[in-house]
Amino acid sequence: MTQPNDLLPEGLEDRLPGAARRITDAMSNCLTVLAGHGYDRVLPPLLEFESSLASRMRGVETGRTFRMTDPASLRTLALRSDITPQIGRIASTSLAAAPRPLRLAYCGDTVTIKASQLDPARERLQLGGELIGADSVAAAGEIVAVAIEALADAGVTGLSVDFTLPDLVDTLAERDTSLSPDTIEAIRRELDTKDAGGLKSVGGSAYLPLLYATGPFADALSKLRAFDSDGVLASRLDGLEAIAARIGDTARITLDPTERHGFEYQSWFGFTLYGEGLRHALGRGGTYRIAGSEEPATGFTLYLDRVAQGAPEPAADETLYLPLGHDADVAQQYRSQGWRTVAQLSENEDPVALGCTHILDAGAPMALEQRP
Ligand SMILES: N[C@@H](Cc1c[nH]c[nH+]1)C(=O)O
Repeated sequence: MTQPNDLLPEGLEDRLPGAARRITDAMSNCLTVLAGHGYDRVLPPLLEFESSLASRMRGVETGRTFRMTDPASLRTLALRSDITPQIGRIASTSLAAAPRPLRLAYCGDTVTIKASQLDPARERLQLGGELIGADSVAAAGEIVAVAIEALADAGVTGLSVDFTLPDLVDTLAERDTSLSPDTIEAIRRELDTKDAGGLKSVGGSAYLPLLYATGPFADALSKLRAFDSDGVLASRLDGLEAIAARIGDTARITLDPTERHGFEYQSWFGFTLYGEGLRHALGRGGTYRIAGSEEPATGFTLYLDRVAQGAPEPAADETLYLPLGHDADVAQQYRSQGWRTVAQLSENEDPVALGCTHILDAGAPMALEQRP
């Protein structure tokens, strides 16, 4: 019976066998793709000094991380809410001397204090790859392509990728010396909420076309090129076009140049991944600089629980029931051929209820429903 103490806090849940299986299958498919592209797995710890997690990425909100005092060092520790800053720390410390570009893969749990209104989950199983030493178009093209391949190999269909330019307003504001920092901040806020009326009233009418340069990639890009009459964005837009060409028809591409939500530390390029019929984003990525070392990098992170929801139902396993007194060597032979086995522990078990499809009978599997 469920006792009050057995309840889990809001936003945290057990993943039971069916869900856990889908998640681990998706995990192993995605990790195989990353390894195949030369990304070496690292395993950073679940918690570390808060100051180190916060200082490697500008814009990381420590207000959303679980913190506690370490009884041993009396310093503040934080539970990671994102693994990318940890990879940044590793790249600038233990692997500072490793040859560049450095390709690292990771997979592990992250937690946040506050869930978003749209998705109450506070624990996220992140899996990703970071390409350290480059934030070029070539690096971004590789990262988006590997992310799409990983999702496709996990079985997600109808993939789409939404491009954004996280530092767009900063870039445009640099040339617009007439605007005060307060006005620029107000413009950024109104663009975030995509409020055309608000944008006009804070003096940002010139930025209105940005709100309409969204949607299917080719169309949105040409609107953005028309807006960029003085060519401040030209190299970025050429970059987006080259990345889109690399993706080809492996995913549908859209552009939402003012989208900054979820891109706290990304620089010129950001992207969000979606799968058909799945409400939430499956992952995000982009270019950034590791604070401290100022090294450029590009990476992506997939949120595996969501990815697993888009993966096909795993085929039901053929499971062989091993009656009491069975020959262990024979059972081992069947396992090595790929059978899953369930060994009888006591009399009066019901093999079908235990998920078995076959029983070991005279040294060979016999379908349970065919049994007299
Ligand atoms: N870790 C980021 C995505 C990212 C990885 N690398 C660069 N950006 C996130 O989960 O939102």
